[in-house]
Amino acid sequence: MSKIRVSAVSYTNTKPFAYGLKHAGSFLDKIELSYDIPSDCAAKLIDNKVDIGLVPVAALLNIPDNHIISDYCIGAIGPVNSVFIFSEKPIREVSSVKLDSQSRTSNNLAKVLLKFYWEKDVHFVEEGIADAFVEIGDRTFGKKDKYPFVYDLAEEWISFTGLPFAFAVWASNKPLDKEFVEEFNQVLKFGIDHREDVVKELEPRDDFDLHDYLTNRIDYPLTERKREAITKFLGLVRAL
Ligand SMILES: C=C(O[C@@H]1C=C(C(=O)O)C=C[C@H]1O)C(=O)O
Repeated sequence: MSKIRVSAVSYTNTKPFAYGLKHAGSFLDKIELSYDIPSDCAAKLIDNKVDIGLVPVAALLNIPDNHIISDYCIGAIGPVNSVFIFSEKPIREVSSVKLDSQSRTSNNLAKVLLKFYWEKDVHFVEEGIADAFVEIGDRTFGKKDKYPFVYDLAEEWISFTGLPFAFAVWASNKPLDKEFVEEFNQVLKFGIDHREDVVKELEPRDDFDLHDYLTNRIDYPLTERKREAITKFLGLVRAL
């Protein structure tokens, strides 16, 4: 049987899943695993270079035969602490925003919030200077106090909609064997259940609380409310 190709995210938020995969024993013989930045994970799943990805939800719009295969995700039920707009000005005065080339979901989340929540028409740039910028993942750790205006995009989404949020979900681009999917979920669950051990393996930082991040800020269960949020979010992305 050929191996199932899996792309996971190379950020700290994925360490619990990586821990489960590291301890998965003979299940590892069934998969070929890579760790990628979210935009590459999306591209690989869209281009059928992998079969499963921890894929930014915004990329589901580009995967016609997508199947969410896990009850775990990269989500939030309050401030997530690693997805921000950092700004020199209050958001009401911002006229240009630089996007994060590693992101697919959060760039779209910034666009959705600016248009439908803050009701602002701004200019988005990929490169160069702007009044504010989107940044995600580990590169944001310790930066919260370094800018005059800081917007946590999970927190803003929750204020806007009253819903939690899911940034990335485990999805396949084709139907997969049911037994394999069940085993995969058990592996992910093992990692989520061992987050205390995961934190112990990480290099501590004095500018960022990794324990709080992996136990309180990133919220892993893909609940009904988060599924509702995905549907609402994708509808708003389509309406942009
Ligand atoms: C919470 C986060 O969620 C991430 C945000 C993503 C995106 O914006 O496309 C994709 C995957 C997740 O890792 C984060 O990276 O900080």
